[in-house]
Amino acid sequence: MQPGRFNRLLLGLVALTLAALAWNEFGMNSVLAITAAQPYSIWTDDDRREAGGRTVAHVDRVGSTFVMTCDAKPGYEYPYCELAIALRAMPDGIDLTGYRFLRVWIRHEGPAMQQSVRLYLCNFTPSYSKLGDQQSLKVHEVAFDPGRAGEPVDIDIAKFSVASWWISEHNVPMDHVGTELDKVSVLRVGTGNNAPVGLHKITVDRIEFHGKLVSKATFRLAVLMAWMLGIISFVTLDAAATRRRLKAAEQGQLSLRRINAALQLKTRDYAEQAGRDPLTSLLNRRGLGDDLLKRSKEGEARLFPMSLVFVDLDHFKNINDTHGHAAGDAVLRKVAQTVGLQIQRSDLLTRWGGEEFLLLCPLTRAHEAQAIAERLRRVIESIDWEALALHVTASFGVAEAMNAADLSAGIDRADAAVYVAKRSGRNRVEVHGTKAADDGAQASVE
Ligand SMILES: Nc1nc2c(ncn2[C@@H]2O[C@H](COP(=O)(O)OP(=O)(O)OP(=O)(O)O)[C@@H](O)[C@H]2O)c(=O)[nH]1
Repeated sequence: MQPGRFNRLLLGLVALTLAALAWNEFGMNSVLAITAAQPYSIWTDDDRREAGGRTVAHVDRVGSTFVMTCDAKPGYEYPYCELAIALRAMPDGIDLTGYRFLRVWIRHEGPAMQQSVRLYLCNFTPSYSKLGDQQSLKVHEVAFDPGRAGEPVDIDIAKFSVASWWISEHNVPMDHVGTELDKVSVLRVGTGNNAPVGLHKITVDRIEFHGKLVSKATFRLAVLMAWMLGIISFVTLDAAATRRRLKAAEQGQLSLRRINAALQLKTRDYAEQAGRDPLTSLLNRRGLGDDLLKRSKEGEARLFPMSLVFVDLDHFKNINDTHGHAAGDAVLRKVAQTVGLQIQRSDLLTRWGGEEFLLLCPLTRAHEAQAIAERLRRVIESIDWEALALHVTASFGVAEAMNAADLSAGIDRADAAVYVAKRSGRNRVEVHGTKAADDGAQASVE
């Protein structure tokens, strides 16, 4: 990824993260409100049944308010009244662990100046609780002063602790005395113990549990996980993209190398083609020049003295005229192939032009070349032309060049010798420097 785009993406993600954290801090609130307008089932408890006292509690729904009257009477040592609200049936209850505090609108009017209120959260705890038995629920309590004006009071949920009387009644071991608020079935509002004798009235307008839809810790963990996941995905995707780019580059280089190789091959082909005769595949004059140049780099001593042998087919025009141009071509190919098979690897056979071939024999003296030419003459003469029913012969002119500077003149001398051979009746070998050849050459000049 380009650095500019990466930076913009990173900045965007940081901004998004900050916005999400702020939303979690200041918003994302979850509120559970409890009022008498809701169809919770309710009842009251007082000291008559459990403690044999004479206190009488009674509750009414007045609009969205619970109104509990409590006639606290002497009898039981600690007279009390309680309003019980069934939040959800046992054993599920309501999970209150995500809530941080309660906001309550409760008033307590009674015989004393300051009337405290107790709140109880009763949790279904499988080790102690039995289905249907209210008394077996684990009781968490908090006491607070609601004030007189009926303003809301906030109570931190951490202030709730397991009631000491519940711990002693159930003989609870130390590791079970901690709060458990994951299955709260019943919420109670009471006078607390030791309510002064007289008429009490507890009005519950509203109770709210406040928390976060997602707790801060969970949310931060989720943000952290999202970042880690993002980083891992980014690194993985980036590595894959880099691998893809590398592969593409490698493939590009490979095809470039292939194209280059093919082009070089072609260049070589063209160069070779330019130096070869397409009909016989022998070197042409240009090819001969290149080849000699290459060989001369190893030193003239590896080439000279060199014999030059002209091979000129006899009456070739007649073959063309009688049998057609294609037959003429076939004859040229066959002669080239036959002579090619007869000579040494170090010899150079070229198509000089038309029906004329020039054979160069390095490190060969004229008398040796004469013998070679004679052999070639006989071979050509005895080629079996099968269906063509031809009798093809060639005339040979041999000359010797002593060094590179003499090469061109040597070729001329061989040419002159072949001319002599033609004049002397064809199908024969003439060597420049012999009397016949020299006389013939003289005559051709005249
Ligand atoms: N089929 C064919 N004919 C060619 C080719 N190159 C040259 N020729 C023919 O070769 C013939 C050469 O004729 P001439 O120069 O009169 O020589 P010749 O008929 O062999 O007579 P001598 O050399 O005097 O024996 C010409 O008719 C050319 O057209 C070729 O590549 N293919």
